[in-house]
Amino acid sequence: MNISALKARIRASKEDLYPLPLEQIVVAEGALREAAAFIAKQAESGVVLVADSHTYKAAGRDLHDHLCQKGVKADWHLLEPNSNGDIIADEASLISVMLKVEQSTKLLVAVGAGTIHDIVRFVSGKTNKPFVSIPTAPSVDGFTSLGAPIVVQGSKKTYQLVAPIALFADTVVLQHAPPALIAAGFGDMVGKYTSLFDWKIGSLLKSEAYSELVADLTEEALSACVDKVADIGKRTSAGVQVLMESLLTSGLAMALFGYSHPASGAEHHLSHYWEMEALRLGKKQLLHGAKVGLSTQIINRFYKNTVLPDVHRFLGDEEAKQVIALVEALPDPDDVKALLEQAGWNEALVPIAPELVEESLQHAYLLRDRYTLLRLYREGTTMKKEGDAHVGRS
Ligand SMILES: NC(=O)C1=CN([C@@H]2O[C@H](COP(=O)(O)OP(=O)(O)OC[C@H]3O[C@@H](n4cnc5c(N)ncnc54)[C@H](OP(=O)(O)O)[C@@H]3O)[C@@H](O)[C@H]2O)C=CC1
Ligand SMILES: O=C(CO)COP(=O)(O)O
Repeated sequence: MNISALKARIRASKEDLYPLPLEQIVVAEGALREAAAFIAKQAESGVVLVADSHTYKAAGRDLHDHLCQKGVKADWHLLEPNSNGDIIADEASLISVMLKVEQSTKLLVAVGAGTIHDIVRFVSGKTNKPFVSIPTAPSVDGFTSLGAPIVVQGSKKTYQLVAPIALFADTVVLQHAPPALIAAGFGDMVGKYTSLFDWKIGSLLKSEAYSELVADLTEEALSACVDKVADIGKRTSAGVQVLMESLLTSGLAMALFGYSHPASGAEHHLSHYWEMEALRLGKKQLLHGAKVGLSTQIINRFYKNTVLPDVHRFLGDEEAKQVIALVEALPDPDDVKALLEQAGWNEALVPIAPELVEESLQHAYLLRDRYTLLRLYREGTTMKKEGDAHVGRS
């Protein structure tokens, strides 16, 4: 990825954004070798590699060999799954990594997908030890972001911490990731249709902070991977490259803005709600991006079919006009589904009960302190109902 070009674009925009956090981003065949060279320059010892049994096999072992060839002394920490076979970014995983970090530790290395990165990001931020990212699947846009969604006492909250200092994604490793993870990455990107929409609504109607450049970067990343959906579905080298770069751009956009508004709207809040319900019931986790693929269709359909006909109940004429134009510009939910299916997604990846969908449409907007059309609709129509009831009583 061309970081200098991005830096030039940020400077030209004259927007007041957070600094670009990464020194180097490499998405290419052979990137693990480049990772070893970068790590060797940072530290000859005191390197802790964090992975699990799958991601160790996918990339960790090769990275370790390259590091040994460079004379770097690296220690492993292999995360243990819970009884459902899931690695969760919760208290137990965080403590297990914390225990591995010594005063002499100079660098952490996250070798894995989204969850391992969030665990390492949290520990890195809290211990002030930098980390390097080695993604093993193009499954989420969180690799380059500052936010670590962490499960604390069963509730998932995002802490703004640190981004990696550099990222090395080997396209051969990415191509061999399980197809469901690649489809999930596409699902996380497709979610940007509605996250960008909700962010715009929040900024227009509730003066939420907004950045044209960050929105443009996210939108361009979405378009790039929609254009390459056929390649992504076939898991060609070019396909995984575009998908990974789109996910990284979306993560960088979040980091530049300082919060996840560009990448996480009502579709993410539904997905977080479903995830917390699975944690509460002790069920196996579904892939984040696979859930976002489904929730994007659901929220888009909800906005078009339920909110739009009701928009004058909770908005004035001028605001309603703006919302109608933006909702009408959202893609057809059936077209979104067709795109997802081309990328390898299918509904069987996300068995969410209709009752849970309904419950999340009622309550998920409460999960983040941020305006979305779902929140405006719920607050506006609830207050109206209470107001009507009050008038009726008096
Ligand atoms: N920070 C941020 O801004 C963001 C964070 N996220 C977070 O990311 C998390 C989800 O991450 P996601 O990537 O979907 O899933 P996970 O990181 O949970 O990984 C899912 C599965 O993929 C396996 N895996 C990963 N790479 C390979 C590979 N190359 N070969 C074989 N198996 C592999 C993992 O193995 P194993 O089980 O052994 O680990 C795991 O079973 C969520 O918690 C979500 O909240 C999402 C978006 C943004
Ligand atoms: O998942 C994310 C972006 O894809 C981040 O979402 P949150 O900030 O809502 O946790």
